[in-house]
Amino acid sequence: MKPAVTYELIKTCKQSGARLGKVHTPHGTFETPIFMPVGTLATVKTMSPEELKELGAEIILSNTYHLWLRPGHDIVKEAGGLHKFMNWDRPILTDSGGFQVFSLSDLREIKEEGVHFRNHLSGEKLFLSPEGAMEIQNALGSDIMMAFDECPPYPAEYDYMKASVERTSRWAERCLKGHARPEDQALFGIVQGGEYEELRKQSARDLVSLDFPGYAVGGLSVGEPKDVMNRVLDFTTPHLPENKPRYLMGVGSPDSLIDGAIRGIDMFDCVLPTRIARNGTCMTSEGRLVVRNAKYARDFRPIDEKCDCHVCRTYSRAYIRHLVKANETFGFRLTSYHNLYFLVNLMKQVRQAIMEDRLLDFRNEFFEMYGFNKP
Ligand SMILES: Nc1cc(CSc2ncc[nH]2)c2nc(N)[nH]c(=O)c2c1
Ligand SMILES: [Zn+2]
Repeated sequence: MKPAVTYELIKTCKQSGARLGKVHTPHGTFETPIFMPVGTLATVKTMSPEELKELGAEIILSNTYHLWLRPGHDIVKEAGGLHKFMNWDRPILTDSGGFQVFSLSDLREIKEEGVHFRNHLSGEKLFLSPEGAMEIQNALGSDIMMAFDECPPYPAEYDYMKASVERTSRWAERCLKGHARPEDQALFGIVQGGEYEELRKQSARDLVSLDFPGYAVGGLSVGEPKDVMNRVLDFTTPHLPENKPRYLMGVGSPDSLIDGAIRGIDMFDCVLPTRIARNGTCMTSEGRLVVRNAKYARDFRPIDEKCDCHVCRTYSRAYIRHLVKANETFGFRLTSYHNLYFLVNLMKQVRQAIMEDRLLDFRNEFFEMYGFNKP
């Protein structure tokens, strides 16, 4: 049977370990490396699907945990699935809920059968298992499902991490068994193991032996320093198959996207662009710009003079500052649109640099402009 999602390796950058690829899914094909906007509650906050397409979004993320609690995966299923429910006809990836349980809920108890926790909205006691996570993602109808994993806190003791990796591998096997429609949906395994090279290799070996159509590197962007993340990627990605997509979960800032691509990562997601937009912070080619700052009151230039997005071609810093200060929703729509475009466009430049075998040069130019090299 033809897998629902396949990866086409176009070329590898001669200057770095970066790859140019294409991921073919039932809802369309996207080029990699790619940034995926996050739409946790079946919306990329403040953006319409038409605007997402206009700014260049190809694939978006949503969340098993959140949609299970609200509105309920049964309602989404009745609507004909998440694509129909939210009017998004391009690829959708859903996270499995494990991470959200650990990050949102207190009173959680991890057992072999699954995780017991409290609903972070109502306080009621709930239970989520690998089988449950698969049932929910099956109902949502996402093109890419994530295995139910444990993302341990950073840092974590070696013994705890080893036991957790082994349980996550057993859970991954249970997810595969509970995979109802592999011809329509792809299930990606999630490599864990913290900062321990032996455990990362063990986790990768366990999951590669189960032959998933794609692999995520989990357990990062959980508070570790960036050099730790880069070191973990250096000794993890080589153990993942070259002919499958690699997804670094929860990442991230512009520098992390570039450094991840250099280390062979193909897919990224992060709530950062829309989250900082909602407090009036914008990503620009010369670093972050906090538009509510008084110095922009009479600044009639665009957010980013090097950006060609609709917002930067149409509105001024003064106008957006005014809206943000007045807490006008339109102001946050403008900052969100620009920030999403910034990251989607950054990955377009990364793909171009890989095509021209000059991604390390691009990294140095971008870091200099953005101010990442400043001590
Ligand atoms: N940093 C980080 C972020 C996420 C959420 S990714 C996401 N879900 C929805 C939006 N974005 C993770 N998810 C899982 N399942 N496992 C992880 O280890 C992990 C690590
Ligand atoms: Zn812009």
